[in-house]
Amino acid sequence: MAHESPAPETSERLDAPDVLEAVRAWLPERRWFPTTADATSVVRVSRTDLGTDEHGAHAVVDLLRVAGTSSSSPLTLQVPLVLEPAGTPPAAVDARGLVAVLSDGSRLLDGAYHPAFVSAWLERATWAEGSGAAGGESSSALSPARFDVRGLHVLTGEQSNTSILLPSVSGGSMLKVIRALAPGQNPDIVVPLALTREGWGGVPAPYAWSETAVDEGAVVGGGPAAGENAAAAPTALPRTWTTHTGVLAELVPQARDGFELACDFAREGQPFANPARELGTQVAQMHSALRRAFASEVHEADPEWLLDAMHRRVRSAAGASTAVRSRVDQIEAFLEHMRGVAEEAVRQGRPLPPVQRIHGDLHLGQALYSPQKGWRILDFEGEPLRPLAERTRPDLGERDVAGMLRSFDYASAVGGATSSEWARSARRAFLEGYTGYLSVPGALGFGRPPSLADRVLIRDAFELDKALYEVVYEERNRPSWISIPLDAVDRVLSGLPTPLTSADAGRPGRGA
Ligand SMILES: Nc1ncnc2c1ncn2[C@@H]1O[C@H](COP(=O)(O)OP(=O)(O)O)[C@@H](O)[C@H]1O
Ligand SMILES: O=P(O)(O)O[C@H]1O[C@H](CO)[C@@H](O[C@H]2O[C@H](CO)[C@@H](O)[C@H](O)[C@H]2O)[C@H](O)[C@H]1O
Repeated sequence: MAHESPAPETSERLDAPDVLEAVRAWLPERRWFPTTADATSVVRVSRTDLGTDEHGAHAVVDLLRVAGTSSSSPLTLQVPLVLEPAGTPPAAVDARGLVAVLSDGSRLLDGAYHPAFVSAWLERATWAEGSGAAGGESSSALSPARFDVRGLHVLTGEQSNTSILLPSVSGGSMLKVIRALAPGQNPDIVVPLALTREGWGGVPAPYAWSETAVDEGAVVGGGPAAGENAAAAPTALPRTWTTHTGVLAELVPQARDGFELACDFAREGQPFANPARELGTQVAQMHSALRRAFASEVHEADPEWLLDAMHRRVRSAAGASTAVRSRVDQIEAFLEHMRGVAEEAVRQGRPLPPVQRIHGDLHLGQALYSPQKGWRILDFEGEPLRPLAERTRPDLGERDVAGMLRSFDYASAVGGATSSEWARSARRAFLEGYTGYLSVPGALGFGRPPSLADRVLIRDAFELDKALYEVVYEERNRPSWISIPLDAVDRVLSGLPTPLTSADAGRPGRGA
């Protein structure tokens, strides 16, 4: 699709105040619109003009500054838009992509649904070098000359960004339009790229990506309905900053979301042990590849640092949730017990495993299962409720392991498993797959491994940490699910076992 220089009439039309008004009215219903944002205060920070296509559809990318509610600072959202002027042939765009029909009959569309935006994005993107990353495709398959955006389809579901399926681009690919932008490199692009370059095929290979520079000094203006201070840059932002705005990655064929798959198994009373074991191996390989790809981040774990960070997270969860607040003394006591055990283990020459780059928000919904390719891991952006700086900090791989274990619990509850054995066998198999791979000589090079009892305690602590995060997440997003993580918090606090292997059942001081 050829892109021509911007047409003055449509540029002017896109500048009219009713366009921003229409976007303001449409935004709050988007799944990706942050719950912490205030939709009444939206202004435009910048606009990139992508030109018109051969049908006269004019694509732009707006960055909008949305004020946060009292506690959060303003956010920057990426909103690609396409204007189809009245009288031009409308593209065959999914009805979900319509923002508004404007007073003069022109149609304003979400660019993610429109070939004019998607083609322009593909033409302007930075493409990965070579073709090895593309799972054996020839380099010509990656060539921008081969774009064919027919069949583009925006995925539905619980997403913080917008994912667009492009069945005919590069042999099948997925374009992710990042919605909430933050300064710096996006780990969801940088990490899969590094892993792919490292030769690990467990992530969809990134084919291309886009970046933008934001000049806070050149805010275009907010229009009459904008809040007074909405355009002001959050104090934490530099005057100019760059960030990733999108990524095109290999399509995982016939992918099934891991959480939906596990829920189906639970619903049908089918054991999930085999897929869980394969997933455990995949996660262990991911940790091993992350270590190699981010070798400079590997260093000895400091139990003090770990425990202090956990205490901080407990305080923050208690501040946000009354359910956590009412349990805070027990939680602190549990962590203090763990501090004693960790210090003793270090004294006896059994250090914690080193910290390294990890996934950071691993759960079944971040894993895709393909009958042809097995498990693929997605979404390296870390936990969305955490401050950015915390999300990519080196950490123990156990955080990811605990995240996945928590997910089996969720799948059991949501899928309606009739016996607790369903989750137990999935957990056991996952851990067998994980530790089985790590016992391969040189797989992770942990040095002297922590004892089984230490490992179980570390795991319980990370499960508790994740479950507390989940309590806050569910309170904010799905209050009717809150009992799922809350039961796990109480289980860990009561010292009830979550047996992992038969050997674990006899671990000291934590019941049989
Ligand atoms: N490469 C891919 N191949 C197939 N499906 C994918 C691919 N990447 C993402 N998806 C689908 O898109 C969904 C959202 O992707 P994700 O990266 O988790 O987005 P978000 O950041 O919006 O949460 C996934 O659950 C999966 O169903
Ligand atoms: O996928 P995101 O990065 O947006 O992660 C957030 O949302 C997840 C839910 O969509 C949430 O995951 C929790 O619910 C899952 C089931 O929907 C379950 O499998 C996970 O174990 C559980 O943590 C995740 O915590 C949150 O960060």
